[in-house]
Amino acid sequence: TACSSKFVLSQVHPMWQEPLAIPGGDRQSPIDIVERKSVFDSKLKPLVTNYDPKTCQQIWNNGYSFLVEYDDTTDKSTLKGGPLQDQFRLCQFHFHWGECNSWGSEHTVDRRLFPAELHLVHWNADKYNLFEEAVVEDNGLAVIGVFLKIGKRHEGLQKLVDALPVIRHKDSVVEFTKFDPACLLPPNIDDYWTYHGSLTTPPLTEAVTWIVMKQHIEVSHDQLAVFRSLLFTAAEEEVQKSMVNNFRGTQPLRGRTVRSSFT
Ligand SMILES: NS(=O)(=O)c1nnc(N(Cc2cn(-c3ccccc3)nn2)Cc2cn([C@@H]3O[C@H](CO)[C@@H](O)[C@H](O)[C@H]3O)nn2)s1
Ligand SMILES: [Zn+2]
Repeated sequence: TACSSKFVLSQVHPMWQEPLAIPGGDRQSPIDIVERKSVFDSKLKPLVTNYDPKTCQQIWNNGYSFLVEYDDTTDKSTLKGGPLQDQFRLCQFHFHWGECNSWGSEHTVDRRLFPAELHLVHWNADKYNLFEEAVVEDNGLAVIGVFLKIGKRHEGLQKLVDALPVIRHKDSVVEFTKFDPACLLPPNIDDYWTYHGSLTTPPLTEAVTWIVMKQHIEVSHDQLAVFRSLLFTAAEEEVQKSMVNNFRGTQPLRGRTVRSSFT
């Protein structure tokens, strides 16, 4: 299978067939994080997350990934500190994964690939009133990236895994409440890399302060296998396509510096 041989990029979902011409795109994401080239910045503060599980609303299959969406109309689930000057609101989290455990993450660390990557998406509510406004501004978005590794079962993730069969097809949605996204963060969120980049799916806008956790979380092989049971395609399409390899390849650094909060 493709898992054993070198992955042929042509199998990548049309969505990610590069090159997507981004005019003057010199801060695209994801990137390869070269540990020894990252620069320790002692001015980086600890990250402060304050998530209210009651703001969790629904989980849906948008045809690229599955999104768990939060009510971002008030300052109930917020992120501040770290490299951020302002307070950001959580709007959704989602994942990227491979067709097997050999690849699937978007960011890489010294070219190392992980089987999957979690993204918690926030927008700058101190400066803007809506996600749509923030998504086109330099300091509009902040995304926390967490690598997943195969290991012991993640108890907190299981509630989410159990909801996936209900949203197998593109555009399916189901109510999903009282989920605390903090349970998906690693124990130590003080150690991270940060750099200025972009969304990794269209519109690929260069509005993101990326905060990539050094520590990964563990999920079981079976839990990740359920992610792969999702479909890119809607129910009525005759050819069903498994939702796998929904990650973008790493992009040129273009002279950017990756800072680290740890030595
Ligand atoms: N791989 S990653 O880098 O992290 C991400 N890649 N894409 C992401 N999102 C999708 C998206 C939508 N838009 C957009 C831009 C202009 C106008 C309208 C939408 N940009 N990126 C993030 C995302 C946002 N949303 C929802 O967008 C709605 C507006 O369409 C908003 O009302 C909801 O509050 C919010 O939850 N969903 N996903 S993140
Ligand atoms: Zn993402």
